[in-house]
Amino acid sequence: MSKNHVVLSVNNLSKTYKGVGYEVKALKNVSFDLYKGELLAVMGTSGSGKSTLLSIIGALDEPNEGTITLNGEVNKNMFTEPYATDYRRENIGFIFQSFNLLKDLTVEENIALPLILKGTEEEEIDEQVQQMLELVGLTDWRSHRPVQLSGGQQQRVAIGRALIIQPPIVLADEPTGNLDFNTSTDILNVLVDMKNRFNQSIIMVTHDPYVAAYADRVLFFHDGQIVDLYKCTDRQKNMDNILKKFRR
Ligand SMILES: Nc1ncnc2c1ncn2[C@@H]1O[C@H](COP(=O)(O)OP(=O)(O)OP(=O)(O)O)[C@@H](O)[C@H]1O
Repeated sequence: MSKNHVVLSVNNLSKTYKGVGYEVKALKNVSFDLYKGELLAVMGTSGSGKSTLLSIIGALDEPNEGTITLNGEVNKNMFTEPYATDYRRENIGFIFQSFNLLKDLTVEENIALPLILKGTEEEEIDEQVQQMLELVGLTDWRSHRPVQLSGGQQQRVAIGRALIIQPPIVLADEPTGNLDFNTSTDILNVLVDMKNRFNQSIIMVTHDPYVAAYADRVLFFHDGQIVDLYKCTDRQKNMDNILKKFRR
Protein backbone atom coordinates (compact mmCIF):
# COMPACT_ATOMS: atom_id res chain seq x y z
CA MET A 1 0.00 0.00 0.00
CA SER A 2 1.34 3.42 -0.92
CA LYS A 3 0.73 5.70 2.06
CA ASN A 4 1.42 8.77 -0.02
CA HIS A 5 -1.03 8.23 -2.80
CA VAL A 6 -4.63 8.98 -1.85
CA VAL A 7 -6.76 7.49 -4.62
CA LEU A 8 -10.17 8.49 -3.23
CA SER A 9 -11.33 10.95 -0.59
CA VAL A 10 -14.73 11.06 1.03
CA ASN A 11 -15.37 14.65 2.08
CA ASN A 12 -18.02 15.61 4.64
CA LEU A 13 -20.58 13.17 3.27
CA SER A 14 -24.11 13.33 4.68
CA LYS A 15 -27.15 11.35 3.62
CA THR A 16 -30.67 11.60 5.00
CA TYR A 17 -33.46 9.33 3.81
CA LYS A 18 -36.81 11.06 4.00
CA GLY A 19 -40.24 9.61 3.46
CA VAL A 20 -43.77 10.11 4.66
CA GLY A 21 -43.50 10.29 8.44
CA TYR A 22 -39.83 9.35 8.72
CA GLU A 23 -36.37 10.82 8.39
CA VAL A 24 -33.20 8.73 8.85
CA LYS A 25 -29.77 10.33 9.02
CA ALA A 26 -27.80 7.44 7.53
CA LEU A 27 -24.48 9.35 7.19
CA LYS A 28 -23.44 12.40 9.18
CA ASN A 29 -20.49 14.37 7.92
CA VAL A 30 -18.26 11.39 7.09
CA SER A 31 -14.70 12.01 5.84
CA PHE A 32 -11.75 9.68 5.17
CA ASP A 33 -9.05 8.91 2.60
CA LEU A 34 -8.49 5.65 0.73
CA TYR A 35 -4.90 4.90 -0.28
CA LYS A 36 -3.73 3.24 -3.49
CA GLY A 37 -3.31 -0.50 -2.92
CA GLU A 38 -5.14 -0.42 0.40
CA LEU A 39 -7.71 -2.86 1.72
CA LEU A 40 -9.94 -0.78 3.99
CA ALA A 41 -12.52 -2.66 6.05
CA VAL A 42 -15.69 -0.95 7.26
CA MET A 43 -17.36 -2.39 10.34
CA GLY A 44 -20.16 -1.16 12.55
CA THR A 45 -23.51 -1.85 14.09
CA SER A 46 -26.49 -2.73 11.93
CA GLY A 47 -28.00 0.39 10.37
CA SER A 48 -24.87 2.50 10.99
CA GLY A 49 -24.61 3.56 7.33
CA LYS A 50 -22.03 1.15 5.87
CA SER A 51 -24.02 0.11 2.79
CA THR A 52 -25.18 3.68 2.24
CA LEU A 53 -21.53 4.73 2.14
CA LEU A 54 -20.69 2.09 -0.51
CA SER A 55 -23.76 3.07 -2.56
CA ILE A 56 -22.65 6.69 -2.65
CA ILE A 57 -19.02 5.93 -3.48
CA GLY A 58 -20.34 3.64 -6.24
CA ALA A 59 -22.67 6.42 -7.51
CA LEU A 60 -25.72 4.22 -6.94
CA ASP A 61 -27.11 6.78 -4.53
CA GLU A 62 -26.61 10.54 -4.13
CA PRO A 63 -25.54 12.30 -0.93
CA ASN A 64 -27.33 15.37 0.44
CA GLU A 65 -24.01 16.99 1.21
CA GLY A 66 -20.36 16.32 0.60
CA THR A 67 -18.22 15.14 -2.30
CA ILE A 68 -16.11 12.22 -3.50
CA THR A 69 -12.65 13.10 -4.79
CA LEU A 70 -11.07 10.61 -7.18
CA ASN A 71 -7.37 11.11 -7.93
CA GLY A 72 -7.60 14.66 -6.60
CA GLU A 73 -10.62 15.66 -8.65
CA VAL A 74 -14.30 16.04 -7.84
CA ASN A 75 -16.55 14.80 -10.64
CA LYS A 76 -19.59 17.04 -10.22
CA ASN A 77 -21.66 14.86 -12.55
CA MET A 78 -20.92 11.52 -10.91
CA PHE A 79 -24.44 11.17 -9.50
CA THR A 80 -26.24 12.17 -12.72
CA GLU A 81 -26.95 9.73 -15.54
CA PRO A 82 -25.43 8.98 -18.00
CA TYR A 83 -22.24 10.14 -16.25
CA ALA A 84 -22.90 7.96 -13.20
CA THR A 85 -22.82 4.84 -15.40
CA ASP A 86 -19.58 6.01 -17.05
CA TYR A 87 -18.04 6.71 -13.62
CA ARG A 88 -18.96 3.20 -12.43
CA ARG A 89 -17.73 1.47 -15.58
CA GLU A 90 -14.40 3.27 -15.50
CA ASN A 91 -13.65 3.28 -11.81
CA ILE A 92 -15.61 0.80 -9.73
CA GLY A 93 -15.82 -2.97 -9.37
CA PHE A 94 -18.70 -4.23 -7.21
CA ILE A 95 -18.70 -7.47 -5.22
CA PHE A 96 -21.83 -8.38 -3.26
CA GLN A 97 -22.68 -10.98 -0.62
CA SER A 98 -25.27 -12.51 -2.95
CA PHE A 99 -22.83 -12.76 -5.92
CA ASN A 100 -25.40 -11.16 -8.32
CA LEU A 101 -24.40 -13.31 -11.29
CA LEU A 102 -26.55 -13.59 -14.40
CA LYS A 103 -27.95 -17.10 -14.14
CA ASP A 104 -28.48 -17.71 -17.86
CA LEU A 105 -24.88 -16.83 -18.73
CA THR A 106 -21.89 -19.17 -18.37
CA VAL A 107 -18.95 -18.44 -16.08
CA GLU A 108 -16.91 -16.96 -18.91
CA GLU A 109 -19.84 -14.92 -20.22
CA ASN A 110 -20.44 -13.47 -16.74
CA ILE A 111 -16.77 -12.52 -16.44
CA ALA A 112 -16.73 -11.06 -19.97
CA LEU A 113 -19.74 -8.81 -19.37
CA PRO A 114 -17.94 -5.56 -18.35
CA LEU A 115 -15.63 -5.88 -21.38
CA ILE A 116 -18.60 -6.42 -23.72
CA LEU A 117 -20.34 -3.34 -22.25
CA LYS A 118 -17.14 -1.38 -22.77
CA GLY A 119 -17.06 -2.37 -26.44
CA THR A 120 -13.79 -4.30 -26.23
CA GLU A 121 -12.83 -6.29 -29.35
CA GLU A 122 -13.86 -9.95 -29.28
CA GLU A 123 -10.31 -11.30 -29.56
CA GLU A 124 -9.14 -9.17 -26.66
CA ILE A 125 -12.16 -10.22 -24.59
CA ASP A 126 -11.27 -13.88 -25.16
CA GLU A 127 -7.68 -13.34 -24.13
CA GLN A 128 -8.49 -11.33 -21.01
CA VAL A 129 -11.26 -13.71 -19.89
CA GLN A 130 -8.97 -16.75 -20.23
CA GLN A 131 -6.35 -14.96 -18.10
CA MET A 132 -8.94 -14.05 -15.49
CA LEU A 133 -10.34 -17.60 -15.43
CA GLU A 134 -6.85 -18.81 -14.57
CA LEU A 135 -6.36 -16.16 -11.88
CA VAL A 136 -9.61 -17.04 -10.12
CA GLY A 137 -9.03 -20.79 -10.68
CA LEU A 138 -12.11 -21.47 -12.80
CA THR A 139 -10.69 -22.50 -16.17
CA ASP A 140 -12.29 -25.95 -15.92
CA TRP A 141 -15.67 -24.40 -15.03
CA ARG A 142 -15.73 -21.81 -17.84
CA SER A 143 -18.83 -23.30 -19.53
CA HIS A 144 -20.82 -23.93 -16.37
CA ARG A 145 -23.73 -21.77 -15.25
CA PRO A 146 -23.84 -20.21 -11.77
CA VAL A 147 -26.39 -22.72 -10.48
CA GLN A 148 -23.89 -25.53 -11.12
CA LEU A 149 -21.24 -23.91 -8.89
CA SER A 150 -20.57 -23.79 -5.14
CA GLY A 151 -20.93 -20.49 -3.25
CA GLY A 152 -17.17 -20.00 -3.20
CA GLN A 153 -16.91 -20.65 -6.94
CA GLN A 154 -19.75 -18.22 -7.62
CA GLN A 155 -17.96 -15.55 -5.61
CA ARG A 156 -14.79 -16.24 -7.62
CA VAL A 157 -16.81 -15.54 -10.79
CA ALA A 158 -18.09 -12.32 -9.21
CA ILE A 159 -14.53 -11.29 -8.34
CA GLY A 160 -13.40 -12.08 -11.89
CA ARG A 161 -16.23 -9.99 -13.30
CA ALA A 162 -15.57 -7.08 -10.93
CA LEU A 163 -11.85 -7.02 -11.65
CA ILE A 164 -11.70 -7.81 -15.38
CA ILE A 165 -11.54 -4.13 -16.33
CA GLN A 166 -9.02 -3.55 -13.51
CA PRO A 167 -11.00 -0.78 -11.82
CA PRO A 168 -8.94 1.35 -9.42
CA ILE A 169 -11.60 0.97 -6.70
CA VAL A 170 -13.36 -2.22 -5.61
CA LEU A 171 -16.43 -2.00 -3.36
CA ALA A 172 -17.19 -5.26 -1.57
CA ASP A 173 -20.32 -5.54 0.61
CA GLU A 174 -20.00 -8.60 2.90
CA PRO A 175 -18.16 -10.58 0.17
CA THR A 176 -17.87 -13.66 2.42
CA GLY A 177 -21.25 -13.25 4.12
CA ASN A 178 -22.72 -16.37 2.50
CA LEU A 179 -19.62 -18.56 2.75
CA ASP A 180 -18.22 -20.99 5.32
CA PHE A 181 -14.95 -20.39 7.15
CA ASN A 182 -12.60 -22.22 4.75
CA THR A 183 -14.26 -20.80 1.65
CA SER A 184 -14.15 -17.30 3.17
CA THR A 185 -10.41 -17.64 3.76
CA ASP A 186 -9.98 -18.82 0.19
CA ILE A 187 -11.99 -15.88 -1.21
CA LEU A 188 -10.12 -13.34 0.95
CA ASN A 189 -6.82 -14.68 -0.33
CA VAL A 190 -8.03 -14.39 -3.94
CA LEU A 191 -9.19 -10.81 -3.30
CA VAL A 192 -5.94 -9.74 -1.65
CA ASP A 193 -3.82 -11.45 -4.36
CA MET A 194 -5.76 -9.71 -7.10
CA LYS A 195 -5.61 -6.36 -5.33
CA ASN A 196 -1.84 -6.66 -5.04
CA ARG A 197 -1.48 -7.80 -8.63
CA PHE A 198 -3.48 -4.86 -10.06
CA ASN A 199 -2.56 -2.35 -7.30
CA GLN A 200 -6.21 -1.67 -6.56
CA SER A 201 -7.88 -0.23 -3.49
CA ILE A 202 -10.73 -2.09 -1.82
CA ILE A 203 -13.40 -0.87 0.57
CA MET A 204 -14.94 -3.94 2.19
CA VAL A 205 -17.94 -3.90 4.51
CA THR A 206 -17.95 -6.80 6.95
CA HIS A 207 -19.41 -7.85 10.30
CA ASP A 208 -16.73 -10.48 10.77
CA PRO A 209 -13.53 -9.57 12.71
CA TYR A 210 -11.75 -12.53 11.07
CA VAL A 211 -12.45 -10.98 7.64
CA ALA A 212 -11.59 -7.44 8.79
CA ALA A 213 -8.25 -8.75 10.09
CA TYR A 214 -7.14 -9.08 6.43
CA ALA A 215 -7.43 -5.31 5.99
CA ASP A 216 -4.75 -2.61 6.25
CA ARG A 217 -7.09 -0.38 8.25
CA VAL A 218 -10.55 -0.75 9.75
CA LEU A 219 -13.09 2.08 10.02
CA PHE A 220 -15.75 1.62 12.70
CA PHE A 221 -19.16 3.19 12.10
CA HIS A 222 -21.87 3.95 14.61
CA ASP A 223 -25.04 5.89 13.95
CA GLY A 224 -23.83 7.32 10.63
CA GLN A 225 -20.43 8.44 11.89
CA ILE A 226 -16.87 7.13 12.02
CA VAL A 227 -16.20 6.47 15.69
CA ASP A 228 -12.86 4.66 15.49
CA LEU A 229 -10.04 3.78 13.10
CA TYR A 230 -7.78 0.78 13.60
CA LYS A 231 -4.48 0.33 11.78
CA CYS A 232 -3.74 -3.35 11.30
CA THR A 233 -0.44 -5.01 12.10
CA ASP A 234 -0.27 -8.79 12.29
CA ARG A 235 -3.41 -10.78 11.63
CA GLN A 236 -3.90 -12.54 14.98
CA LYS A 237 -3.37 -9.31 16.91
CA ASN A 238 -5.73 -7.57 14.50
CA MET A 239 -8.48 -10.04 15.19
CA ASP A 240 -8.17 -9.72 18.97
CA ASN A 241 -8.11 -5.93 18.82
CA ILE A 242 -10.91 -5.65 16.28
CA LEU A 243 -13.06 -7.98 18.40
CA LYS A 244 -12.45 -5.82 21.46
CA LYS A 245 -13.31 -2.62 19.60
CA PHE A 246 -16.33 -4.15 17.90
CA ARG A 247 -17.82 -5.44 21.17
CA ARG A 248 -17.17 -2.27 23.12
N1 LIG B 1 -33.56 3.46 0.79
C1 LIG B 1 -33.70 3.74 2.07
N2 LIG B 1 -34.80 4.41 2.53
C2 LIG B 1 -34.95 4.72 3.82
N3 LIG B 1 -34.05 4.43 4.79
C3 LIG B 1 -32.94 3.76 4.41
C4 LIG B 1 -32.72 3.38 3.04
N4 LIG B 1 -31.53 2.73 2.98
C5 LIG B 1 -31.04 2.68 4.23
N5 LIG B 1 -31.89 3.32 5.09
C6 LIG B 1 -31.68 3.53 6.53
O1 LIG B 1 -30.43 4.17 6.70
C7 LIG B 1 -29.73 3.63 7.81
C8 LIG B 1 -28.39 3.09 7.35
O2 LIG B 1 -28.62 1.95 6.55
P1 LIG B 1 -27.44 1.08 5.92
O3 LIG B 1 -28.06 0.00 5.10
O4 LIG B 1 -26.49 1.98 5.26
O5 LIG B 1 -26.77 0.46 7.24
P2 LIG B 1 -25.71 -0.72 7.38
O6 LIG B 1 -24.70 -0.23 8.34
O7 LIG B 1 -25.25 -1.15 6.04
O8 LIG B 1 -26.62 -1.86 8.04
P3 LIG B 1 -26.47 -3.47 8.01
O9 LIG B 1 -25.18 -3.79 8.69
O10 LIG B 1 -27.66 -3.93 8.78
O11 LIG B 1 -26.50 -3.88 6.57
C9 LIG B 1 -30.65 2.58 8.44
O12 LIG B 1 -31.36 3.18 9.50
C10 LIG B 1 -31.59 2.22 7.30
O13 LIG B 1 -32.84 1.81 7.78
